[in-house]
Amino acid sequence: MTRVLDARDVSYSYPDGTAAIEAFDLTVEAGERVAVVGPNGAGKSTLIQLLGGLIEPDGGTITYFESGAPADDLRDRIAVLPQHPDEYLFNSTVRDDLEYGPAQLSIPKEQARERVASLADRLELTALLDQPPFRLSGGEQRRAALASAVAVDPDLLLLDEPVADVDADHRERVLSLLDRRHEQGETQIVSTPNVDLVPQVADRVVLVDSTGSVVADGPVTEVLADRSLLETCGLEAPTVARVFEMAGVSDPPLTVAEGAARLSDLLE
Ligand SMILES: Nc1ncnc2c1ncn2[C@@H]1O[C@H](COP(=O)(O)OP(=O)(O)OP(=O)(O)O)[C@@H](O)[C@H]1O
Repeated sequence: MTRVLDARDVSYSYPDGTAAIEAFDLTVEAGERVAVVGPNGAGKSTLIQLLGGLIEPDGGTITYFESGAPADDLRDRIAVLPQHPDEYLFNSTVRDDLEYGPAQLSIPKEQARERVASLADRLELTALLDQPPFRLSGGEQRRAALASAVAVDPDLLLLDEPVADVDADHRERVLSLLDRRHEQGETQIVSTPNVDLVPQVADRVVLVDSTGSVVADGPVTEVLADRSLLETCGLEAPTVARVFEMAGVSDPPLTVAEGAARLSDLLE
């Protein structure tokens, strides 16, 4: 199996001296879906930018695809949805932004157009393609930035809070796109403070505390079931788990779908 990402002893401080990431290690194999979960200010966004090669670490190494190539030489294989997507939508129309990545990689225009049309359809952006990106709402910008990131058809996709400010209908569209891409072999790393989202986007969780230290790294079902560990990081168990716990269930479900299945068993 290919090791898609190997980050060793990575550190990063902002120019004002804030030490955002210290001695961070993470290894991700091909096809994994990893959620980096932790409270506000833990360093998740900084980490996504570092792992996606948008900023350079002060110390440590990040190796992609077991090669010595830096992220900037792998823009056909690595894509990032950053926390503030508006900073990365800079063309005069949404269509130009979505076609920008494929054009940089010399993907034939016709192929790029088809890809963009299909993504726009899946994320319900078609009616917005001729708009300037700055006119889009926050949720629309996030969907446009996601479409722009995946338009290059990367092998490794890093996503910073992919459904923040996205409404319920469009959240389903985003999650279904991510599921499909994962089924096709894409490796995904998602950062979020939202524990409820984790089972929907990941199989493995890296839990970080407020200082950015990794306090757990394991299967979603194990890490999210450890309530005291979550509390150490200022996080609660998933909402559905708390509801079942309040009702006296000792091994509560972690997702709404599991909760619904348990309830229908109970009601039979
Ligand atoms: N441009 C910056 N200059 C200085 N410090 C910064 C800058 N951006 C972030 N920080 C600091 O770095 C630390 C990590 O911030 P980061 O945004 O990575 O956290 P986060 O886990 O993504 O938080 P959130 O869940 O609120 O998005 C915080 O202490 C933050 O205040």
